[in-house]
Amino acid sequence: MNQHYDVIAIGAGSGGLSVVEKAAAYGKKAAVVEMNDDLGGTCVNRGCVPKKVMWYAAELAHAQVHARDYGFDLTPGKVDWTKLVMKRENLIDGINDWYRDDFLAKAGIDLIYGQARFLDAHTLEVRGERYTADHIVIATGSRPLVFKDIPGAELGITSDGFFELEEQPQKVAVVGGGYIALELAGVLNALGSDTHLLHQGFPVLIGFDAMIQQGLRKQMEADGITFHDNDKIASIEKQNNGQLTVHYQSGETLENLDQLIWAIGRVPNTDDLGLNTIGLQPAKNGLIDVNEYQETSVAGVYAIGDIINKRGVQLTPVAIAAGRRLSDRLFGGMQGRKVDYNLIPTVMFTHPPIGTIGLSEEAAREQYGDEVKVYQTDFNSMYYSFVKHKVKTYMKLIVVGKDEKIVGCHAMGKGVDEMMQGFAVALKMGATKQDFDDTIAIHPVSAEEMVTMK
Ligand SMILES: Cc1cc2nc3c(=O)[nH]c(=O)nc-3n(C[C@H](O)[C@H](O)[C@H](O)COP(=O)(O)OP(=O)(O)OC[C@H]3O[C@@H](n4cnc5c(N)ncnc54)[C@H](O)[C@@H]3O)c2cc1C
Ligand SMILES: NC(=O)c1ccc[n+]([C@@H]2O[C@H](COP(=O)([O-])OP(=O)(O)OC[C@H]3O[C@@H](n4cnc5c(N)ncnc54)[C@H](O)[C@@H]3O)[C@@H](O)[C@H]2O)c1
Repeated sequence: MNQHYDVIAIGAGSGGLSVVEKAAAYGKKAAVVEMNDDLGGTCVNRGCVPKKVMWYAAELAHAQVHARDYGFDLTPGKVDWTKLVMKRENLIDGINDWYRDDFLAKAGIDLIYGQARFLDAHTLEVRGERYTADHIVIATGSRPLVFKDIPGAELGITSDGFFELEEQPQKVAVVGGGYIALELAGVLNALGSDTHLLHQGFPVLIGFDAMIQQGLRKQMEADGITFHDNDKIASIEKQNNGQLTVHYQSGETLENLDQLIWAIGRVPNTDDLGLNTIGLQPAKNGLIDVNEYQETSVAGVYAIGDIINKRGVQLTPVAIAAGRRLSDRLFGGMQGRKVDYNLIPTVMFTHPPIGTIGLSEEAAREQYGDEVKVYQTDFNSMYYSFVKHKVKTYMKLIVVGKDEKIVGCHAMGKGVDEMMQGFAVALKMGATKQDFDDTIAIHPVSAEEMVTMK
């Protein structure tokens, strides 16, 4: 039997769920196809949500040590990993139930289980059934890149495997230097694992402002993470006791690892989608090119979220914004409604967190040359005044032109994770340095330095 919809999204992740939610709100017949048992995609099940729970736990590990310096009579305890994981998974189960029973069912959105394949631009096949739609949205996201060309690479796990760990590794190597590598390394280190970061000569925090790159590295090292900068992995071997040994190309080794985590990037989920059938050719990196309205080169077929070929936008709120705006435009009569991919704020949940909006100083100088001026500060926030474990706060504003329009805002330190959203609004509205100067500070908080920087 052929069922026809106004819109079908492929993938029940951040992007796919948003597009059908909005379409249903406009009274349209919508369905979402999902091949996994869980709903909510990467963010809910293997990304933002479980990661943030682990980050909170790691923050608490630090706070216990700080509490002693504040006069609390306590001995910092180790986390019960099993209990933590159980609570985390219960939270995720609850979100899944909510998606199924409230989000989808109450809105009358059909959930089609299985892997979708295009038969033509308006027809999908899922488990032998055909479904047609006026509009089909590819929101299939990405999965961790698994290394194949190093002998023993399969002995390592990825971020997906990290969230399946039943025991805390005592000694662990994290390979990579981006969001996932640094976040996971930070969690493991704070919770007491002997943590080694192997970035094999690849840049750490690529694209971030140099102040953040250097500041975070310094802090992570001070907190006990060992950086192996240029050691290149030749092979990975399992020892008789089940632990792993990394053999470097130099002949040196890193031994007795309980786990090795590959965090070297992600691959788009475009294989087996039948894109050839509809004449849609992904870019060389496997991602899908779209125009500013999320339209692919095939009429009636759109792409949103991690799958699109744009750098630095693989974030949940970006996928959600794209899904909602696409439905606004297709079904809500809002012509011209689209995502502005400039000035997207982002926070990396390291210890301390880092937050960034807009251009790094390097990128601003490339774009605006001598018009660029930089305001910068670093300080010890009051929280750490009598705490032995010192964590510096860094802030930077990058401005251009005579009116000193702010094109970049970067911070690292306690509380910046909750601080950046408001500053993102200001930058989006075109704030200048003078606007910041004219804003009365809140005292005593770290954020006041943002409006008092000289
Ligand atoms: C460890 C980690 C931490 C992260 N932390 C953050 C964070 O703190 N903040 C943030 O903003 N972002 C974070 N992200 C990124 C965020 O998770 C993604 O940007 C977001 O999930 C992208 O949404 P999406 O809808 O494009 O794809 P996804 O959420 O990946 O959803 C795609 C869905 O499509 C399904 N699918 C794929 N192919 C098919 C098919 N052929 N048929 C049917 N279904 C299919 C998949 O099973 C999946 O459920 C994190 C990612 C990871 C891995
Ligand atoms: N807090 C957040 O918002 C958050 C958290 C996690 C992930 N994400 C999103 O997910 C995306 C994917 O994260 P990711 O960490 O997989 O990718 P990434 O692109 O952020 O980082 C990949 C890193 O691996 C390094 N690398 C590549 N090949 C390597 C190799 N062979 N050996 C060692 N290092 C190597 C790269 O230089 C880079 O630093 C991010 O770009 C981000 O958009 C966001």
